[in-house]
Amino acid sequence: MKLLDGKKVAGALDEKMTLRVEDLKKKGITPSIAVILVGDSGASSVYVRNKRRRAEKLGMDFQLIHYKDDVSENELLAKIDELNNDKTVDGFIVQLPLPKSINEERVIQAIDSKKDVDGFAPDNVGNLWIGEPHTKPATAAGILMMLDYYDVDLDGKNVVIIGRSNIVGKPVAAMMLARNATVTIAHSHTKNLKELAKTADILVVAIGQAKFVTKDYVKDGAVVVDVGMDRDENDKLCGDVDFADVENTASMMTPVPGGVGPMTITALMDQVLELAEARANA
Ligand SMILES: Nc1nc(=O)c2c([nH]1)NC[C@@H]1CN(c3ccc(C(=O)N[C@@H](CCC(=O)O)C(=O)O)cc3)C=[N+]21
Repeated sequence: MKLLDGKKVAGALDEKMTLRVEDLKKKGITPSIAVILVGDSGASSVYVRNKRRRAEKLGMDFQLIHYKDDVSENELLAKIDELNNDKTVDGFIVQLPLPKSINEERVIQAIDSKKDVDGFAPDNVGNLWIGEPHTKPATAAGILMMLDYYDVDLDGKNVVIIGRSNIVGKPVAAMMLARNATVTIAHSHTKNLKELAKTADILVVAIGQAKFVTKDYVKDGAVVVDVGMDRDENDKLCGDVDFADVENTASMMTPVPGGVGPMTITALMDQVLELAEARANA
């Protein structure tokens, strides 16, 4: 089995992105991202810290706007309006999940789609599906960058995605479909999931259940992409795939940590750079 080493690929792609940042700075533009974080959930704080670290490593501006979890929806909407109109910010994201008291959809829809570096705004989602220009959801884009890096061809391949979320399952499906894969989205109501998963040349797992996928879900020689960020029985970080059980069946697979997570951040920074480059050329 060959490891799809997200940490290594992210490092390699960082070198190219650093050059893009330097080019922009010569033109007087510093690529800039802002992150709105509500509350102090441990996981979100780690992800946001990783994003900051990577942005600063690349020489980009990173601004964290951190609210307590009792922030009002109106306060968030006012901040979003401010960022929408701030010409020095290329893009921003609202870290999900938000507290239950806040209407997540309303907040996401307030983000100017031109600054929506998560690709979650409705027109970006629609444009993704019809093949028009759009910003790209980072996890899905990061998975494709990694498969491209390892020369995993998607054309004509059977892809099964377990998980139908707006932030992972659906955008992965759209992007792989656009690359001529035959895509099936499976979920909690899917019948005969093991048999279906076993038809996959490429299996993408994004369900949020620790070590759910064992070798009886995996065809011999399949490529397995694990999007999970879970905790095992010893509270250790692990994925949705039982790595030790699957590693002798898959031909390639991502570890957790060090797989899709770092690539998600790479794709986010790449998206910010694209917007900054558009600003430079405007
Ligand atoms: N608006 C929004 N956009 C997101 O892109 C978004 C979000 N909300 N909410 C949560 C998910 C999750 N996500 C991750 C980012 C980095 C790692 C990451 O750096 N993972 C490291 C390890 C992290 C650790 O040590 O816990 C790794 O896999 O090696 C993971 C997950 C972005 N998300």
